[in-house]
Amino acid sequence: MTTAEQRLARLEAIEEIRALDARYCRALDDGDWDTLVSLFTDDGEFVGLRHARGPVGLRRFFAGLAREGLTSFWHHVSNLEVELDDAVDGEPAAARVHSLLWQPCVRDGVPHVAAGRYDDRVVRLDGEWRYRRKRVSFDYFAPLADGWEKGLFSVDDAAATFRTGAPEPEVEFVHAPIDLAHRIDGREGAPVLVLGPSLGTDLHLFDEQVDALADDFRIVRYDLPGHGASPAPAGPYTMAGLARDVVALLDRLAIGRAHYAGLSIGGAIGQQIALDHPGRLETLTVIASAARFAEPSSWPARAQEVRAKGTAAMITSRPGVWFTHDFVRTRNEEAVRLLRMLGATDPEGYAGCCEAIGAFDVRRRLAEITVPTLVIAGGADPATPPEMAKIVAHGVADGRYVVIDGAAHLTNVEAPGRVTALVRSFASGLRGGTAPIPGGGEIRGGRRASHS
Ligand SMILES: O=C(O)CC1=CCC(=O)O1
Repeated sequence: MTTAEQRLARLEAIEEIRALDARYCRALDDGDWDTLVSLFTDDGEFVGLRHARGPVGLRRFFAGLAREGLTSFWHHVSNLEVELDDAVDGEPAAARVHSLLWQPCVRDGVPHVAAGRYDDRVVRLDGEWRYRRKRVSFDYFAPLADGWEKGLFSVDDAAATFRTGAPEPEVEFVHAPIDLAHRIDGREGAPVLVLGPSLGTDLHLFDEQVDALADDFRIVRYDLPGHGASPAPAGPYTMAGLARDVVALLDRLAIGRAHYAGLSIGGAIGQQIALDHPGRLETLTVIASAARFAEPSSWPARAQEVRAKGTAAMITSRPGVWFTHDFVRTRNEEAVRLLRMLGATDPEGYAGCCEAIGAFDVRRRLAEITVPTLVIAGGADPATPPEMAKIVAHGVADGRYVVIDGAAHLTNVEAPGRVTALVRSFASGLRGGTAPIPGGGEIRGGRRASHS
């Protein structure tokens, strides 16, 4: 039996949700991005012509519409159907809202008409209703002169006509700084070697390398956001932001220049540091990585899956990527140790890193990387196969390229001795003048692969 008070609370909630929609329309039409973004939760997302998430991503999307040619619009929202969730402590706290959108607009200077539906998820936080997710789909989106034929312009068509490759906003989105957790090992006073781990692993990915290199280097390892002991603020993250976070860590440790070796996303972060902070690197070793990872569009989907289901969703598929069958058979305990790192990773941290990987593409900028670079590929790596790694070695100004036959993605655990020897000799050799990569396969400019 609902009381009069409960019924009143439901009616008030519905009125407040109506007001939220009205404020959304006004802020969007007026280009009032501060107000618009404040109507979403901190992890709020917009799904429609593009997918945008979080205050920075939302602002970037909405403010970028003019650049897509959408210079004016007049949003009208009506026919609200509000499905309130069960009340919490007697008060409605979440709802699903269906509504109708009617939107005259000007695109590329041409009057258009657009109509569609919103399917929103709203929540009440500190007494204010906000969008957790706003999803739009269009039934019409066409020049006024073309009329109103249903289906003339579906949402897919509308999305497709949004200019792909349109210039990015001048201010590139870079996530807010994150204090990365770290650990220091090795001989005090020795040259610094920074080790960057891969998606789903923590700094203990490199335990075998650290044991072997501790006499030669002062070793700084870091955890990616949400991995190991690093915090996991809401993503998406960006490679430029992660590179900046690693450089900020070096600043905190009063380290000017360092050798850097990173695996997979760790190798991508190394490339980004070499591009954005070139003075900070003595040498760069890029292991099982790429200048652009395969299937960029699959990464936001993976992020979404992990946000919904947790990193457990990745546990069954990773062994086949990270390890060879032989490794799992002969070094099962090590494989389990590494998979436990994935299980312990915060889903938001993992998802934010996926988004950084999906957006990463420095193929056209590789020639700007002038620091001596060694690229190590696993011959049996399905995630970043030798062809992809080779692009980095070929593209950088001073590259070398080595393939470790039969090694899968976690190349440094599959072939610890080989990777350790390569990292040691590359970093030490350059300091001392010349030191050929063990196996006799030092390649300048990456024109020839050395198989070891
Ligand atoms: O998907 C994986 O687990 C492999 C991988 C790609 C980028 C990265 O850091 O790991």
